[in-house]
Amino acid sequence: MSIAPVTVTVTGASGQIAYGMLFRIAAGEMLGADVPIKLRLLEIPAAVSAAEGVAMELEDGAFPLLSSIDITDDPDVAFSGANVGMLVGARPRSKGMERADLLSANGAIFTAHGKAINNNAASDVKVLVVGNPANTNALIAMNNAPDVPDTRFSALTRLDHNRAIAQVVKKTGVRASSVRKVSVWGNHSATQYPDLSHATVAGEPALAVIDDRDWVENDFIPTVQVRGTAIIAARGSSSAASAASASIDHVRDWVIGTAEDDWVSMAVCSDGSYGVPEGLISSFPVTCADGEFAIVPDLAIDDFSRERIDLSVSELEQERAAVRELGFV
Ligand SMILES: NC(=O)C1=CN([C@@H]2O[C@H](COP(=O)(O)OP(=O)(O)OC[C@H]3O[C@@H](n4cnc5c(N)ncnc54)[C@H](O)[C@@H]3O)[C@@H](O)[C@H]2O)C=CC1
Ligand SMILES: O=C([O-])CC(=O)C(=O)O
Repeated sequence: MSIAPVTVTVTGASGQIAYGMLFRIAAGEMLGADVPIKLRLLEIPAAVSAAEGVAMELEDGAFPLLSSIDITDDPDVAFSGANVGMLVGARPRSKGMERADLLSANGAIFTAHGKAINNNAASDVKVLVVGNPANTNALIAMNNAPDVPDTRFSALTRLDHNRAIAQVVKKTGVRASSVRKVSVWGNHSATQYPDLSHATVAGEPALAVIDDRDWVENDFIPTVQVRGTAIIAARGSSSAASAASASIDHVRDWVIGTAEDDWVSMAVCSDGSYGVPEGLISSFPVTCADGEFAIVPDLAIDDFSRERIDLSVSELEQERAAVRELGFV
């Protein structure tokens, strides 16, 4: 029996992250090696021509799973029938731009995209917001899509999760696959809390294996928190390939499921778990099965973790208050 194609909409399709993402999606690395893909590429009018160039390259990949590519500058067309929406396109902060201007520019984009998802996407749509400020942009899209369940919206903190695993790999010398149950809490920003309290290294408690509290508090946590800034400083532009790779990991695990005896980090709508106010898009450790995520329940949170989770969550509350003030949620 032939498998029905899945429609994947990618916004910001001419940008750096999309360039790292689209070829891997077309190759079947996100939804499976037997699932045909219909790609919908959304760009602003000035970048449609560049998206056409990306589409020419995708054609030249001769990917057996790639059944169609549509390019548009109209969100209603882009999200028509979308099963997966990867919202990468966003307005970057330009010189002299105040924080309120950034929230306002992105608020307008994610309001429009939320409405287009609400009115046009498939009934099973899953949305990943990558464009920054990712949590609050996801909050805006979710609030502008009242007919779509809140559980279908998420923001990317898998890059932070993968960065945390990478630091533990460097410290302990194990393979990445031996590091499990890392958690990232809160906002995709420098206040995020990468947490090793429940993590394991080769099946043993990570904190016992590492046995270096000073490293955890004064090296591991700040390194993960500011890794994006360090990459911008070194590369001259923001992480693109690693963000694309993490985005693919995020959607793959959401759709196909997380591994036994492991979890991943996703920023999702809080149900009040762990004292995070309901309705905020905040990062949690989650497991996924049958296309649904579940926040890992009943983890013990010590005072050190509590303080750091609360700090990042209070930043999310401030962002929510700011976009409320601007009328986006
Ligand atoms: N959550 C995360 O872990 C990470 C998020 N990011 C964020 O991802 C976003 C994209 O990054 P890059 O691809 O490197 O940027 P980029 O500037 O190379 O590409 C962004 C693209 O989005 C397009 N765009 C802008 N407004 C749009 C709209 N209304 N509709 C459709 N397309 C639109 C632009 O024309 C541009 O082609 C940025 O906001 C960046 O800060 C980057 C790294 C990690
Ligand atoms: O600020 C940016 O665009 C980069 C970013 O989010 C990251 O690398 O985590």
